[in-house]
Amino acid sequence: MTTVSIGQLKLESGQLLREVELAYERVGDSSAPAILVCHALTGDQYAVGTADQPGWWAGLIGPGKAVDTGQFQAITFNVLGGCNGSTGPLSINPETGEPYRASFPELTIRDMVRAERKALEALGINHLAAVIGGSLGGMKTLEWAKLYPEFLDTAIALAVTPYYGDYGVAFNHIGIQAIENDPEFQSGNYHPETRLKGFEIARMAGMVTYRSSQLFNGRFGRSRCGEEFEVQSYLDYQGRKLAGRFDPNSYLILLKAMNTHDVEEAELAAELLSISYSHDLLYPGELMIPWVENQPNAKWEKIETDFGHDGFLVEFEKWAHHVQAQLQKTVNAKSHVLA
Ligand SMILES: CC(=O)SCCNC(=O)CCNC(=O)[C@H](O)C(C)(C)COP(=O)(O)OP(=O)(O)OC[C@H]1O[C@@H](n2cnc3c(N)ncnc32)[C@H](O)[C@@H]1OP(=O)(O)O
Ligand SMILES: N[C@@H](CCO)C(=O)O
Repeated sequence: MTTVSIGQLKLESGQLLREVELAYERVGDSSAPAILVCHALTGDQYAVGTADQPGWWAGLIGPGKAVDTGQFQAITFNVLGGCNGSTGPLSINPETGEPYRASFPELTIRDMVRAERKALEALGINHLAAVIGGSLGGMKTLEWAKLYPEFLDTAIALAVTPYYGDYGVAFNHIGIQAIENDPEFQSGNYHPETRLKGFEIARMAGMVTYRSSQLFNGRFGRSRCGEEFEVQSYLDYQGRKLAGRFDPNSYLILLKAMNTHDVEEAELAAELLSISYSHDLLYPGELMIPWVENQPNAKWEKIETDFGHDGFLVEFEKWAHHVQAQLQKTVNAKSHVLA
């Protein structure tokens, strides 16, 4: 695992986080223009991955792909507060010598972005051709464009809205309650080997919002395996799978950060491409359109998909060309200025 140290970080809450590290993946020529890639809630830094283990955006990023690593370098951090190598609840608190666990401070999306800016500078990257991300990664992308317009040429924000709507907050509430009321949760000091049923249930509730009724009805068609419906077995599986790969304290930190995301009042100086996906229950296009219309340099596209919110993780043939065109537009504008 590759990590970069950024020293201490003062959080929006006023708390100081010491000895902060971010884990990252860096792909492409390190002298090429840099694109920062931001992962979603349960994602990680392996956007591209390897031939044996392709990352979650291997279909989008690579040689000759929409984010062409022959032209750009792509860097992805595991989010601050995450559980894949970046400082988060599983990390050792330098003040106690013990893992933070439930004592890890609450974060905001802005804290995550400020950590990444410091990390980029520690890596010698002082400008970005683009920031791109979906969902929680889209929230970070918008926050990047708001905080540091001079640091980036364009922002590409997918499956996101300027603030997290009440429907999203509502489902986060269900997830948080399911985890915190699991008797084994122990106020966040659960045994490290314990798989919390409440966490599995939180993921099931989440999965229902990441897809659509069209997708579930079309895929499962009321078919059964024994006594139960296939869709029940599918959700049980998805719950177990996440509980096996993700830390519940980290999940809580990230859900709470999503709830407070809000850039509605911001006017973005940076160029913005925003893409919404049909049937996205959490980040509906209707919340994005009026905001984008009031931004001076923003463009909005809508993609039809039965995947709903998770549309930004699949069916690249439907939307990657918009990303590619936005990057090319930025490159052309820049070479025009330099000429
Ligand atoms: C940006 C980010 O960081 S994403 C965050 C986390 N990243 C990831 O999860 C990787 C990204 N991948 C995904 O999100 C999804 O896999 C997608 C969107 C790419 C593809 O979605 P889908 O094709 O619907 O696959 P989905 O993951 O929902 O389900 C397939 C799994 O369910 C299992 N499954 C399917 N039907 C059933 C059933 N009836 N009973 C039990 N299990 C079932 C499959 O065996 C498969 O298992 P596997 O994941 O171990 O191979
Ligand atoms: N599939 C995504 C959904 C949230 O954007 C995840 O698990 O992170």
